Amino acid sequence: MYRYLDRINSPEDIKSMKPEELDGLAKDIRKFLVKSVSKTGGHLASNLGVVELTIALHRVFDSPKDKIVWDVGHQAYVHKIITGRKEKFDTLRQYNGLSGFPKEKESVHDIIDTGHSSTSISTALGLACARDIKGEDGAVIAVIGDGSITGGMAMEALNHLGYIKKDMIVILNDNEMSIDKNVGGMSTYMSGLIRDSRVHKVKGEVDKFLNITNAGNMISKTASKITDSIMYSFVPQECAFFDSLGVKYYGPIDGHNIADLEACLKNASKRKGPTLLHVITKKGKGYRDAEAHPDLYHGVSSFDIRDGVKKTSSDTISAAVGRKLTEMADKDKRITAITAAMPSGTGMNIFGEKYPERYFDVGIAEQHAVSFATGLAKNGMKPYFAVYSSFLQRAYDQIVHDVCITGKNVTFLIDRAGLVGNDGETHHGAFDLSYLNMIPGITVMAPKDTEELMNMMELSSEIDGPSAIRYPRGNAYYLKTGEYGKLEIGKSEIIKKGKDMAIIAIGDMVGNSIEAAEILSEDSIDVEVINARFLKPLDEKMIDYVFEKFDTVVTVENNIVSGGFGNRILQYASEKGIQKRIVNIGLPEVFIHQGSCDILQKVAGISSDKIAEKILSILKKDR
Ligand SMILES: Cc1ncc(C[n+]2csc(CCOP(=O)(O)OP(=O)(O)O)c2C)c(N)n1
Ligand SMILES: CC(=O)[C@@H](O)[C@H](O)COP(=O)(O)O
Ligand SMILES: [Mg+2]
Repeated sequence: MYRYLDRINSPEDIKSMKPEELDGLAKDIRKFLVKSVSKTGGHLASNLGVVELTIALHRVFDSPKDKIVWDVGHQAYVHKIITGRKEKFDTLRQYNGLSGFPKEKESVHDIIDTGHSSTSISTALGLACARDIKGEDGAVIAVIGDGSITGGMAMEALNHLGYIKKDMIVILNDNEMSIDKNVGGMSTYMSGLIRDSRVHKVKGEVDKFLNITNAGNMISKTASKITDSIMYSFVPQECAFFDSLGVKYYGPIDGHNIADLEACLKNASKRKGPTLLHVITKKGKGYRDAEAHPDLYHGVSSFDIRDGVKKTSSDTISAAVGRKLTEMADKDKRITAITAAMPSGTGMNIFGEKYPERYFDVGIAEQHAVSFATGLAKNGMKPYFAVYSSFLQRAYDQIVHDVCITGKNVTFLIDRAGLVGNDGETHHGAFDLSYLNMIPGITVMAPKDTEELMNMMELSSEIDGPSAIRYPRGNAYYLKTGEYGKLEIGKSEIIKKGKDMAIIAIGDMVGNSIEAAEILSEDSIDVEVINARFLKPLDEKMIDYVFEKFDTVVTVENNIVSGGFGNRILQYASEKGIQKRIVNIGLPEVFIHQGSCDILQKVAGISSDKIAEKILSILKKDR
């Protein structure tokens, strides 16, 4: 079906292809990617952009002896295709299927598991140092995007790399896009490099360089110096940044010209010391609609190839949060919104459109975002940092050290809390209830539905001190049960009275618990369901009431059980000497894989039927 791609089952196959066949292969791979990802969903645009780069990497280097480390890893699909996994693409990101990110367990060619940004240079440098200590051979290559290189960790790693001067290649894959528009001084600087040194201007120089390598000369020290100087002549004056750090810059290079890429990679592999190749690619390359709207095609659900991806994000919980914060900002001039490179993902783009002067996209810089919020708060603002739960993990010390110890008026809007689905273990928001639980002085809330989320946002504007609201990924949902309207700090609600036992649930698990109670009623078990609303402060009055009334109390949360909401209730009971049966239901202490949320909730035991099953099994033992 694919003239060239059908011949590829391993990196060796790609090495044996004739140079004139490679453009055909690139076309085949793009066709395959669009067809396949349009069915499964996945990160399309970034992968379309790195087809030639990945082909060139696997032709020049010998994976896995030469180690290719993909930053974030969302652009590693072509690498997966070339390293023998194309037959599995119909299972991409599905339960038990091929991961959308590099996974060591999946292939020896996947050097390290990733999913979060800006780690590749650090990991690659560790690999290079270990290689040298052990006296081994092999190149180490970090491939990092223009968005990810703005992350603090990447800067820390470059700083170390330039100092320690290991033989290592950093490929800066610059498509002038993060998920949305890339932001920041670094991005402006790199764009300047591209503008000032158009790729076609250096074509002649690359050809000269090719002549040297094609002649089959052993590149002696002198020849290497000559090629260095040829490549260095590509470098615009302004590119002192990497060079002054001690990392030699080459570029910009056309990232869609395989011959040029191969020549430059070969040369880079012969250089001593750290080398950075600035490769220019187009996000979405080869699929017209994706080239025109790379943001829409960054991460896609299944779509019809002829119609393309349609913009349909207005009914998400995140969009509701963005609209609500904007509305709150109409009345409160102190309100400011922060995102770390996720403006549309978190709904903060909505705020930014209306209040650009009070809106900050700080780039992929979660740690900076938190300390920055501290400064805003210190100077009288009321900052809201909207951030995915798993990405906030990176800023834990800033939450403790900057915001909470000083009691600053910062609110964390923690999106993608709980299981997120197909991105898998790196992206599940499995830990935030636990990691916030132990920090003194922070108010932590989780709404039962989107309307209550809006009420919690209103409440947060009145809190003077750190607060957090966590809510799941997905479309807005409304349970229409219990009370809505103005909330009181630390006050829970009874959703349904019962006689036999109680479930105290938090966040989106209130809905599942109501359903579980319905299932249990078929077995004549009458369950009282309580919506906790707050992890901190706990509604102690309600908990005292529950323990007085019931012998069995079950807690339910979409968070790891260890250290989470249920554990807090256990701790409370233990401190008070309450001797009742307390069962904590939540995510088990394992890294949960990818798949639809429906499947994963069942696997983790937090779907309504699994909650009911567990309760039934406990109560049956009593009968
Ligand atoms: C710590 C962290 N923050 C945010 C993200 C979300 N994220 C994934 S890819 C991406 C954009 C990366 O841009 P770039 O490195 O230029 O790669 P491109 O998508 O353009 O290929 C972002 C913000 C993440 N994975 N990790
Ligand atoms: C690779 C990455 O980190 C993001 O692209 C992430 O997959 C986005 O997740 P959402 O689809 O939940 O916005
Ligand atoms: Mg980019």
